[in-house]
Amino acid sequence: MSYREKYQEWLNNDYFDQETKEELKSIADDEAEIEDRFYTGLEFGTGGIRGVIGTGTNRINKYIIRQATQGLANNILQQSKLAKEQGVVIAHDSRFKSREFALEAAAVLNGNGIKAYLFDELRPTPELSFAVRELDAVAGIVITASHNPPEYNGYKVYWSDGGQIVPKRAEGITAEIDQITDYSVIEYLEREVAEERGLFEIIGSEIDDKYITELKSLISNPEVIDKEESDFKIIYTPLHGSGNKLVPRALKEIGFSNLQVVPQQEEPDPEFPTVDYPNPEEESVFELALEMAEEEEPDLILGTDPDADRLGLLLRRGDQYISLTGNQIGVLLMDYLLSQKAEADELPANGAVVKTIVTTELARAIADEYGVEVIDTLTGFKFIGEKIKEFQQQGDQEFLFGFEESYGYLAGTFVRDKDAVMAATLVAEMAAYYKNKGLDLFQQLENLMDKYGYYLDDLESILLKGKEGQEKIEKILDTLRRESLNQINGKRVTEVKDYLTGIGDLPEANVLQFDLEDNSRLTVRPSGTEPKIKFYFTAVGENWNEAEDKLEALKDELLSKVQQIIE
Ligand SMILES: O=P(O)(O)OC[C@H]1O[C@H](O)[C@H](O)[C@@H](O)[C@@H]1O
Repeated sequence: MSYREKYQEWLNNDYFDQETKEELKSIADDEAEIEDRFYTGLEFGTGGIRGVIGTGTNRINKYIIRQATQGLANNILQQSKLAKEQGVVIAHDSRFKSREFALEAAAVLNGNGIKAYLFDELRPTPELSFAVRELDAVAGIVITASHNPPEYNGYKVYWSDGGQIVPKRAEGITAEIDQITDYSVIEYLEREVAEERGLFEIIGSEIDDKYITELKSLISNPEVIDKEESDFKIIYTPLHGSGNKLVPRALKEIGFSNLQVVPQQEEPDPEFPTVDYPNPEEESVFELALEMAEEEEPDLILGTDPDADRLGLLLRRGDQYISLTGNQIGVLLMDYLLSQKAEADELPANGAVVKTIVTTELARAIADEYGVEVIDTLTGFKFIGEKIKEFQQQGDQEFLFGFEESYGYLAGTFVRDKDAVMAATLVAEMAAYYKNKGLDLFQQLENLMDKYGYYLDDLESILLKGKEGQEKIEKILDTLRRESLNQINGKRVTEVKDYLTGIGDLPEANVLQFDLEDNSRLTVRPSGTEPKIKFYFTAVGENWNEAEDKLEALKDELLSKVQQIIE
């Protein structure tokens, strides 16, 4: 069907409600808008399905949620006989229509005879991952668009192991979704009837309690927290999202009583009115926290994104607050956890850390020292979650820690996705531990770099929207593939990895990576969550300044080449 035909179908079919039709009529004279809304459908990307809320097949709305859930239900029912009783857990964040879409998903599952567990109100995404395993459910759904702007929403799917679905399963579900061209075949059961039949259950504090109990078991140094307790000050911002449900509670219960939440950002608000982008990767989201900090002088400022799977932070150095990158937070946490295990003589001989191919190699240098293997996956925390499952199935390795440069971290195995509630508590513990030794986190980072090398990493992205943007992204990658760089910044390229050819055990991916003779690295890939091409840089030097100079030179050389390609 052409986009025009689809538009007409939505206008004329009785299945679609009046509000939907009114919205469609209002764009009747805007051909480009009609095309954009109907020329394609939404697909599973790096982090599930994401789109702008609105009417159309290329938008997020209740019909697309129903269609996706019917596809998921079909797939689930083919996979397992027990699926109906096991059920599916549903969570959502603070976005526009999140609760409505969560209820729509439940109604479709119930219509298919599948039990739905729905959280009583918004919850962090990692708690959903935990709940799927805790309730022995067959799958999970989170209605969220993570850190995207307010006009977005989305649909993340989890499988029974608690991990986000990987491409192979996403393909199976997509095939089912694509077969639903007639929306009236979608099963649907009203909530009241579903409740009577025991198919719909609200869950909440009992899952929170169990999650918090597990979280506490990860704390290695409760006595240090007790000692630092009232001296160690934290300001936290949930950025109007779901983090506030668990982060303050978790921090308080492990002993950080001197905690304040930024009042203007404490309540859920789908507009995210105090920030441009609710993404803790952006230092600007901490402006209000910094205003509070002038008076309060906290040791740490912590921030989580709307679905509380990403954590960003600022730390106090004298009267300044500085940020750390996702890579830096990740290596600090990894080193802390490994060193504590080593000290307690609890480091397993088969321990493994899992990171992605665009995450800092400093992790490998450190983990080597502990005799811990570092395994690389493609970008996306779902691949890190998948490794945990593999380790357990094969019984050959023990998962110790996983992280990505994009501010995602995970310890333990009771959650199978990045967890900012967990990261907030572990970072606070780690910072209190080093404070007790007279160090701040930046000094500890320098200690690590002194020992293992000054690895500085950076990321640059170019926003290239729409079909034309997509073509430019392909052109950049094609040119870099064809011209195969031999030398960058005066250093010889020792290896070019084209992940399209399948590198090691990794599935094929549109990623190009150049390793240089001085251990510097460049990686280029299209984002799977935004219309962007991403360039990742690593420079390694004898000291900070040397590494920084190299990093700047690498960036200048590659980015000017890229500009030439797209001009
Ligand atoms: O680089 P992208 O494909 O846009 O992905 C960036 C990040 O997006 C989401 O947050 C995913 O959960 C992460 O696993 C991923 O690293």
